[in-house]
Amino acid sequence: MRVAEGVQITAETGGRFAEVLTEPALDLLASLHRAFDARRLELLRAREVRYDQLVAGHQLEFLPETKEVREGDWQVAPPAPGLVDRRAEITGPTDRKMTINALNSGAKVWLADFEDASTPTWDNVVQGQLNLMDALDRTIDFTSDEGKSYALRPAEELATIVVRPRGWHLSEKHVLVDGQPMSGSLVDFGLYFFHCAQRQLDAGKGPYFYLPKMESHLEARLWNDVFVHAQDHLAIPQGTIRATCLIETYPAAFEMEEILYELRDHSSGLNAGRWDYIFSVIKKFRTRGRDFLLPDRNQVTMTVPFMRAYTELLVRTCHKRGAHAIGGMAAFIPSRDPEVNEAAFQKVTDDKTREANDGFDGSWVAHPGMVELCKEAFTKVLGDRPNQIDKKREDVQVTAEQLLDVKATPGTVTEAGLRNNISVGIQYLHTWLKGSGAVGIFNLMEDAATAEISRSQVWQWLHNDVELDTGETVTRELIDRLVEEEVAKLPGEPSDYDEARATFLEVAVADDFAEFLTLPAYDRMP
Ligand SMILES: CC(=O)SCCNC(=O)CCNC(=O)[C@H](O)C(C)(C)COP(=O)(O)OP(=O)(O)OC[C@H]1O[C@@H](n2cnc3c(N)ncnc32)[C@H](O)[C@@H]1OP(=O)(O)O
Ligand SMILES: O=CC(=O)O
Ligand SMILES: [Mg+2]
Repeated sequence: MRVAEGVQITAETGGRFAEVLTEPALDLLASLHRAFDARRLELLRAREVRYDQLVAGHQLEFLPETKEVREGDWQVAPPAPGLVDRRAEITGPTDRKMTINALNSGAKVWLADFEDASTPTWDNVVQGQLNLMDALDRTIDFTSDEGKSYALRPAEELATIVVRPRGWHLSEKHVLVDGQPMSGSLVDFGLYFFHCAQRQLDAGKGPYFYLPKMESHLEARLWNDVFVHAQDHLAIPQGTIRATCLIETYPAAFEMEEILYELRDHSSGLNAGRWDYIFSVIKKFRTRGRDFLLPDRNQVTMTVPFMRAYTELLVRTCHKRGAHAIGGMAAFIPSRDPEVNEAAFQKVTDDKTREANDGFDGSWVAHPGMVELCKEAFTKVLGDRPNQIDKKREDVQVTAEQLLDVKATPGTVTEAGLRNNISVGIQYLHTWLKGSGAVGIFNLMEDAATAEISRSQVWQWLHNDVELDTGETVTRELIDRLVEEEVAKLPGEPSDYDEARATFLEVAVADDFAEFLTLPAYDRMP
């Protein structure tokens, strides 16, 4: 294989991987890296500066310096082909079987995930791109070990593909440009854009993206500049790319309008990424003591005041600017136990019904078994209309104080909650380290975002000497004992979990709080 100048690949490049890692594709990656990586690193440093200010007592606020943007009269680009009606979106990893299942699921959109639902092994990163190329060429097929074969339905029945690259914080250690590791975001974006932008245009759609984990409108500006550069590079008309931004960090909730504004020519709306949002709330105010202390994970529902304020503001902001507002993930997945199954379906129905009534234009599900239910809940409100962007929600007035009102969250911290966080955290990391970024645990979908909540709650409760419902205080000794007991309940030998357990303790109890659990976990991977 010929490698573009200055680019070094330190992992497998043979076989079909060579179809992805072509010289012109790597040329685009190198040019993205050279144009934008210094800015990415600067913005990551800006996150640290802002965090230090929060520790020093500053508060998150709507930015005075961008008041004109919030008060200005502007709209985002009109919805692009394949993204007009988004009433049900399925998310999931890009392995071969799930690619076919997601595209066939009946959902309007498939979020093809290189982020929360994916372990960025080299194989997942490159094979995922191949699967997307094969899906667009309709050459994708799969036969399971049991002999079940999979094929795509007719093109008009398939979901629109929207790719979610990794967040700005992750690097891709197997791609070096001028000796430096590339940004995982730019690798995932660049490879998909290079290989699939034209394929998508030929199919009457376009290169569409979900952008994760941004913390400021300046990070959105960086993405916009990346899009302009990439479109120029391939001579694809400006404005062809569309991006839906996840509002899933606490600081970003204060910059929703600015994020839409920065990406206005490429925007396809905002999504309420509830799980990372809860994680970010804990992370950003973890040193603020009890004012930002949350109860057990299962008690932090979408109807508690600070979550309600965030979703209401998101719908209002999007519709004011002509953009789609997309709801979040209900983590319940079908179960073989009929009673658990019935409860899961009811919970997802309630969640999607509330979102539809609030004005969202569509929402996410984690499993093909939940697609119809999501569609039905939205169709009850939308009828034949493709979306409800005309529902302006001018009745909504959300203040900074309401977004910050974590203290009003009712609930308790229980030993069962602590055990659950420990067990889920270790089981999830065990699966992640083996190469799967999403897994069903205790009848719930778990991915990087939900696992972040589990480990950061343990950290927060430990570092705030929280008292459990049993009267016992959360201490390191207690956590060690519960880790022992919870690991003993898992299938296989306790030693099978040694690496996951060590990683969990690193991110859940060490004084030095890891920014993302995927960072030390990625360091453990070849
Ligand atoms: C916080 C966030 O960011 S949410 C978004 C990121 N997270 C995700 O995308 C997670 C998406 N969901 C999943 O990955 C999966 O549903 C899991 C891992 C939780 C459970 O998957 P499984 O254990 O395979 O569930 P189950 O056995 O019930 O699956 C039944 C079938 O549905 C398929 N399936 C399940 N979920 C999905 C999905 N999201 N996409 C495509 N196919 C799926 C399975 O492949 C399986 O197919 P088969 O019958 O042909 O073998
Ligand atoms: O990405 C979505 C989330 O909830 O996190
Ligand atoms: Mg997320």
